Amino acid sequence: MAAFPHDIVGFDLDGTLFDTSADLAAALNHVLHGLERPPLSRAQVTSMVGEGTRRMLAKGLEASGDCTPELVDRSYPQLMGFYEAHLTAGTRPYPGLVAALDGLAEAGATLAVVTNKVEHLAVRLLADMGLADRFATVIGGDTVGEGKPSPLPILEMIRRCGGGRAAFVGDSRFDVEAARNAGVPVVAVSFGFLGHGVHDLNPDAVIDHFVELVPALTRLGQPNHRSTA
Ligand SMILES: O=C(O)COP(=O)(O)O
Ligand SMILES: [Mg+2]
Repeated sequence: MAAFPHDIVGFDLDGTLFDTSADLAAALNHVLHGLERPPLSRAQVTSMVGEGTRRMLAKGLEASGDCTPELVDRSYPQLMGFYEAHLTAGTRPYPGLVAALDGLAEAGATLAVVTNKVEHLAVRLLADMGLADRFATVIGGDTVGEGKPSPLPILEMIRRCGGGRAAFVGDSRFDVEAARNAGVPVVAVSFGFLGHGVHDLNPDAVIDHFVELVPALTRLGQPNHRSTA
């Protein structure tokens, strides 16, 4: 069997490793309730995730009424307080995640997380889900001063993992653009927050279930690989 073609595989967190939508929606709706505004649906909230929790809050405030920088500043600690207190109450790994991580470890890949969530919450979330020891490093939206789609978080991941050939796995435009900007191949998951809309982002491959991840990454390393997007 040919050697696995990637030394490092990086993962986005929200909408890729885990369905965090219930807890993010509960935190955002907690803020809206305090402002006597109606709650947003889970689908509305997931469309607002990907550029960090603060940006999700601003989009939620815009969608439900007025939104000023002062209101975002004032609401952010309330949102984070609630979110930290219920971080993984309704959070679930996507089906097949653990087996896919096992398969990648067996193939010799070093695994990492690159999320736009703040680093300390991403670290705690992974620990709460019992998966912290699977990842060599966790880069948050606040780790290197710029979040995805900047290439810097993915380049920092590669550096921290000792260098080598890397691939990235994500569910949003910010993931595909960050990987492109960093010059690494990208697999998009259609079970995340963008759903089948990820095909329009032209990633190098799309998977509908984690069972497809190791085969998709293996194909990406073949010299005559053609984009399936
Ligand atoms: O927007 C966020 O809070 C983070 O989202 P990500 O894990 O998909 O980067
Ligand atoms: Mg995501």
